[in-house]
Amino acid sequence: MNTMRDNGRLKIAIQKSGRLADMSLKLLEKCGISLAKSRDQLLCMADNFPLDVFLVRDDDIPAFLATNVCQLGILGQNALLEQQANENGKYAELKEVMALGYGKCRLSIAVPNDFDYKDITSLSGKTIATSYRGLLAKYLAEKNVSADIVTMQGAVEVAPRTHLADVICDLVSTGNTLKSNGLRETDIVMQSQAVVIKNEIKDVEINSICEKLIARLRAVLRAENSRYIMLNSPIDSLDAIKAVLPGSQSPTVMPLQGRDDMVAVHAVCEEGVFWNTMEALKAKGANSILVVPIEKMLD
Ligand SMILES: Nc1ncnc2c1ncn2[C@@H]1O[C@H](COP(=O)(O)OP(=O)(O)OP(=O)(O)O)[C@@H](O)[C@H]1O
Ligand SMILES: O=P(O)(O)OC[C@H]1O[C@H](OP(=O)(O)OP(=O)(O)O)[C@H](O)[C@@H]1O
Ligand SMILES: [Mg+2]
Repeated sequence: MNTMRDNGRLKIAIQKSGRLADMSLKLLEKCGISLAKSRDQLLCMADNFPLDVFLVRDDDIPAFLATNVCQLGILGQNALLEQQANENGKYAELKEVMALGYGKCRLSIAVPNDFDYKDITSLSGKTIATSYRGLLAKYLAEKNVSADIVTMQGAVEVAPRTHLADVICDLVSTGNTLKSNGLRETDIVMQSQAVVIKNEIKDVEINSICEKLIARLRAVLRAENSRYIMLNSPIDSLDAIKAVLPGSQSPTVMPLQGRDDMVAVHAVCEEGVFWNTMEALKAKGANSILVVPIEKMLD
């Protein structure tokens, strides 16, 4: 019987709604995958690539992979490591394939502004509220600090005000949530961002679809981080100008019609091209500097 499970298509689990949902869907779209989707559904099927997309709660993604319902997933490193810390080896075979550069945040300990904090030992004997019991317990054990952990599903930042806990351990990005709740960050337990995770794929065909998708994901990220730069350079300053081009391997150098003192230089720069880079190029004699985004890139 050709069930959903073995229909010869790769399956990926991504967050249905929340911080990572839109970016994860957009990323698949940038890989050229067109989804006949309805946001209310659990499942979207790509109509131009052998991929099915499961839209689920982020906490459920490791289980979808561990049971081989899906072979790939996108979630925060924090969520993966928390479940790996708690589930006693159950998710050990799930591997991080690549970091995606969005959903950047950190898991931090924060104390009320009037808390007398000197160092981590100030937390001995205190109560800490968190949704990340596994990661926090590991961190405290490494630091030899013994504290009580209260697990909360959300709204962790209100715990000190309601006297449920003395301090908290929660995700921080801008720091606004901490600030508006009278808390200050004292220790970073881990830095996190969205990652692609993969289980051990035994089916050769599914594995080759998976590799194709991963290659597209890498190409999209590479193109996003790269810029195409075009400029005119005095022939005499060519070496100095090449040295300033950020992360470019071998620029193309072309003659400029009617000029024997200047050439056109085109290069793919795999690092940020900032105003100060452009100013440095100009200072070396470059002019007509153009920096353009790259849509797709494949070696
Ligand atoms: N403030 C933030 N800035 C950037 N990334 C964040 C922030 N907060 C959380 N994240 C990242 O986004 C992930 C998902 O966060 P979100 O708040 O949507 O989770 P959730 O409420 O558990 O969602 P779900 O309903 O799927 O269970 C987190 O695990 C973390 O990796
Ligand atoms: O440092 P900040 O930029 O303020 O971000 C931190 C907040 O973001 C996350 O919650 P989110 O807003 O995703 O809502 P949730 O608590 O419902 O998950 C996290 O749990 C913090 O509360
Ligand atoms: Mg969740």
